[in-house]
Amino acid sequence: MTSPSLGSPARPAPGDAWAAPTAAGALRATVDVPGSKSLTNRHLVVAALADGPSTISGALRSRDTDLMADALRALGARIETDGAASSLRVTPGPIAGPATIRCGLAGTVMRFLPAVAALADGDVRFDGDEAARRRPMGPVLAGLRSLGVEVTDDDGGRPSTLPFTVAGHGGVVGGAVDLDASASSQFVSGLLLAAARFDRGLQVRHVGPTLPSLPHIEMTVAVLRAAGVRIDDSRPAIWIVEPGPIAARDVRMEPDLSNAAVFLAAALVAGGSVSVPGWPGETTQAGALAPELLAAMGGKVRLRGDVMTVTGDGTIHGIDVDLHTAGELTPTIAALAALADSPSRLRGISHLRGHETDRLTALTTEITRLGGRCEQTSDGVVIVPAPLHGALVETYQDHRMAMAAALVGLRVPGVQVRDIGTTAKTLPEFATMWGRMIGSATGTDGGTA
Ligand SMILES: O=C(O)C1=C[C@@H](OP(=O)(O)O)[C@@H](O)[C@H](O)C1
Ligand SMILES: C=C(OP(=O)(O)O)C(=O)O
Repeated sequence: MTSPSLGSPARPAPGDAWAAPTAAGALRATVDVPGSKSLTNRHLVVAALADGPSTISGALRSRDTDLMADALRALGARIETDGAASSLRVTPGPIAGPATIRCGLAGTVMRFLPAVAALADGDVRFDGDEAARRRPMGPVLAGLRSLGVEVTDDDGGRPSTLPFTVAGHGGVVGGAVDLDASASSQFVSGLLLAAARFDRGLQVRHVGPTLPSLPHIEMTVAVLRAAGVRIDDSRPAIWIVEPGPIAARDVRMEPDLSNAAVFLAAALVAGGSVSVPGWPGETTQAGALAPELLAAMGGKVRLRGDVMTVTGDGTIHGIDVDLHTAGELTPTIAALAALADSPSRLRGISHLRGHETDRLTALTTEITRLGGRCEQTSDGVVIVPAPLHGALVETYQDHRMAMAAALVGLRVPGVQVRDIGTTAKTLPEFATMWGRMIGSATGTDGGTA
């Protein structure tokens, strides 16, 4: 076992603009995609609350997961690499305060850890990037307050965004919480993940108008159940977690299917085929919807064994789709829509205004900058085909905006991407992997990114 060296979770310096490579021909690539951010960060939290040591294999190593590991260490867990960098050995300890949690721009860290911090025996202060202070937190903090947990801002007020301090008193009684999770499913997941450790468990009821990203809540429930936690989710929008131990287990992560989607989408833009091995037969990842979306936009999709392959001939059709279950896929689908032969309407995604950046505004601004036609609606965007040209695309510290710009650049010469390093949030190797995938274009060397 090696000493804990999880890299610096500090945000990489923006650096120069990155010239997005155009594809020289049809692709023929196999891309090994690292582990899922959402699974890795759930398993890290659950392992830190468990009744013994666990090993997480195939864990994603990225800014968001390193921030999560560092935060759990600050709260008392031991987390070490175990041989491979992607193998993490988690040894729980008593949840300890005082502590400081650096959230970066990670929704999973800022929403999943306040309930864990409430179990600590001291104050736990949370802060993050400037942009993180704009992300909604109110319902999860109000939910904790309704359970008797003290959460205050620097002036002793009631915060609804970062920064804030959770005053841990060594335990939480638990009970029932009503909250509006229409701005983020992570409010629900964040309360459920620690709830088995509350004295009386927890009932969470969503009372808002819409509930985005339900697969992510199902992922939370599945991860907890696999660790022996009893959860009743038989009624819509109500989750009841019984108090009890969380079992330590060794687990293997699936590849991140939302990150895989960008590579698979490249086959539609450049033509040719892109394959992703390790595709799970069953999964709660929202990114699993990507193949059917790519098929609807003109790709041919084949799952052989565990290898997902998407083949394109350069044709991209527009799409009219409600993406509220899989909002993470929006920048990828929007990039394809900007290159399509017919209009697209992406609906059900008003909550994307609270993601890494306001993604509806960011997509509209940047597609327009590239010569495209994109307008916001009340709950999404409409994109109409128009000839695109090169430009310096702003990415707003949003990994998925950077990846979407790279996708456009495959076909449109002269696309420059500001701060490609922002992809480190979930895929530090993105630019290298992308270059290798393109190196695989017919007639050139390469093939496995
Ligand atoms: O719980 C999770 O791991 C996530 C839930 C979703 O958040 P929202 O419900 O805020 O969209 C998703 O977009 C995010 O990337 C990851
Ligand atoms: C919304 C996202 O991230 P976060 O987990 O920070 O909410 C995302 O990765 O698309």
